Amino acid sequence: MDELDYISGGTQLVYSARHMAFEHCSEAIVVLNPQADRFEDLNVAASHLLGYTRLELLTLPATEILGHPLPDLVAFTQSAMEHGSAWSDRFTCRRGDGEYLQVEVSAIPIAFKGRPLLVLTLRGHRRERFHQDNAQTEQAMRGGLIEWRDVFKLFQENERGNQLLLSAVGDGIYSIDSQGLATFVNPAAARMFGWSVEEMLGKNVHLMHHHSHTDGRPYSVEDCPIYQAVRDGRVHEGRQEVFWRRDGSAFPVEFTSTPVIVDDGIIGAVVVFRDITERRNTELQLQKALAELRALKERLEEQNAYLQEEISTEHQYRDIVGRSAPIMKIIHQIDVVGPTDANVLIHGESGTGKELIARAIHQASQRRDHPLIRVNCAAVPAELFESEFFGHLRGAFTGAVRDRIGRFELADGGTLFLDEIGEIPLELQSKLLRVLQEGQFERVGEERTRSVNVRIIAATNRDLRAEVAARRFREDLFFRLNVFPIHSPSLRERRSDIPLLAVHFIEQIGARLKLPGRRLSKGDMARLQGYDWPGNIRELQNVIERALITSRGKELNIDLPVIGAQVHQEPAEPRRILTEAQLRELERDNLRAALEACGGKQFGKGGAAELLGIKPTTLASRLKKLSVVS
Ligand SMILES: Nc1ncnc2c1ncn2[C@@H]1O[C@H](COP(=O)(O)OP(=O)(O)OP(=O)(O)O)[C@@H](O)[C@H]1O
Repeated sequence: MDELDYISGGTQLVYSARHMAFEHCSEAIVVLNPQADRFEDLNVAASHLLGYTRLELLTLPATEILGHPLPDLVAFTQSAMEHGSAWSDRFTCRRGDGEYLQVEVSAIPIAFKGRPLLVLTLRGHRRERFHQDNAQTEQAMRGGLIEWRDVFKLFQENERGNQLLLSAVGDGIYSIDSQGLATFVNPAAARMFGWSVEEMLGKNVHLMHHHSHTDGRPYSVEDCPIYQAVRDGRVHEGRQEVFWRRDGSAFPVEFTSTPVIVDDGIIGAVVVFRDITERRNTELQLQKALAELRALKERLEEQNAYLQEEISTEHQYRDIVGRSAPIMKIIHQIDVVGPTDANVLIHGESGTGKELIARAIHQASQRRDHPLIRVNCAAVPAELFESEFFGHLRGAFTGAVRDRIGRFELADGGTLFLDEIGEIPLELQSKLLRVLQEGQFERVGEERTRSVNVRIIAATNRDLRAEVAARRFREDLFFRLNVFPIHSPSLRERRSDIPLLAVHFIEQIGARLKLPGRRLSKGDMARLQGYDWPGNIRELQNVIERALITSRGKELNIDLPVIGAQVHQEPAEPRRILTEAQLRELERDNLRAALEACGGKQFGKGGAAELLGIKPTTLASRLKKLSVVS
């Protein structure tokens, strides 16, 4: 590097004095050529401050010593050139011993031989102070930084949380500014509308999704409660409204529009809404289920009332008692037909147990958990038949004060027992036929056709074939009912069951009357067996009940006042006075009849002595006395 011209030459002294002043000035001064990035001169103080020899300082790049990147130095230099001076305390010099030194620099530009130079006055901070300052600054910075970082993190987390929350919730959420333009739309909202978030932002969303009422009438923004929140600053709700999708379809919603108020000013509103289609559907299903439940309840109440009526009238369920061939046949028939759904027609005299058979069939069927409903057709007035069978609507006829379920509906899923079917009027027979064929009917006074699934068991004591022949009973109906005929035998046809039945009723009725342990004499039992029983089993029940009530002691006193006449096969005339001869003849006849009834057997079980209620020896002596040939 060249020595400065002014160090040599004619004005040496002056320059020398100046030079000395420069050289030994307590301030550290360097002359910087910024373009060359070199110091052109420097004094002793500068050399001390920077910790380099003079030669080192004149050789090294200035930026390296001043510790500043070139652009910063250029900026500083330019500022000094432009403004005539510059000052900075941000220079950190790397001293020759490797230490760093913070330096305060003042710069004055000079032009020397056409070259722009800068005279820099350097003031170094004491090292300790520098370190101290540095440490303080760092501490402050670090503290601030940590605090700032915490706040930032918190903010970030919050924000992320909010974003996540708003994005993830199933509810639609959007916000509008005071102009009614969308400023935020969450993905759920956009998805529900069929628009993208970007398409909605900045738009008047009312026009996009709330433009029409449920019935299609236009919905003006002025009437919109969502936008109202922006105008009046109050929360608005919608419960019965629909939002429209991009594709023109609508869905029912519930929404809340909450104004956003900042510094007493309304800056917009946040809208939260929910698609309630599913809830509506559930509500509808619930309503339907409730209606069904109500109908079921109605039916159950009717059934219950019916069953209460049944219980109070007669029924306890009993097994069929008997071992006779006809009874064994019936039990077999029940086993066969019970599990099928076939209609059954039971024929037999009154009181022979037709209903008992019907109940046993129902019990043997798959329908046993559903009701068996009985209609005694003989007890229904002709004009009420249809209503009894099919039900009616309130006001369908005089006296129909409320809706009523018919017996067919009551028996749905179960069995309908039509007792005394021969009594059904002809007009109704065709309607009955239709239910049997199609399972369909209408309530009286109602258009609606109803369906049922009912099995029919009918019973009659009439000769239905004769009724068909006499055109009082429809033949097609007869065939429908007579799918599986069962004959219920009279008691006369199964006398051998009488002892079993008698014992059964003594126990059963005795238990009811609280008269346990009663029994029949062998003679009485034989007389019961010999009796003709026009009233069949029901009559036997009555006789036993009467005996239980009137008897004193354990032995029952059977009262069959007409029994003799029955056995004699001729009517007795109680008031008639008989001669001795007539009396003997009567006794003779009685003995003969008893012998006949017992097939000639005189003694032992089922013998005439037992039947007559006398000892075998008494019978033997009477036969002898009256010359009856056995
Ligand atoms: N085999 C039997 N075992 C036990 N009890 C019987 C038997 N048969 C009938 N009964 C009883 O006799 C009574 C009359 O029977 P049920 O009412 O079934 O006769 P029914 O033929 O239906 O009479 P109706 O034609 O008069 O209605 C009932 O109390 C019934 O329980």
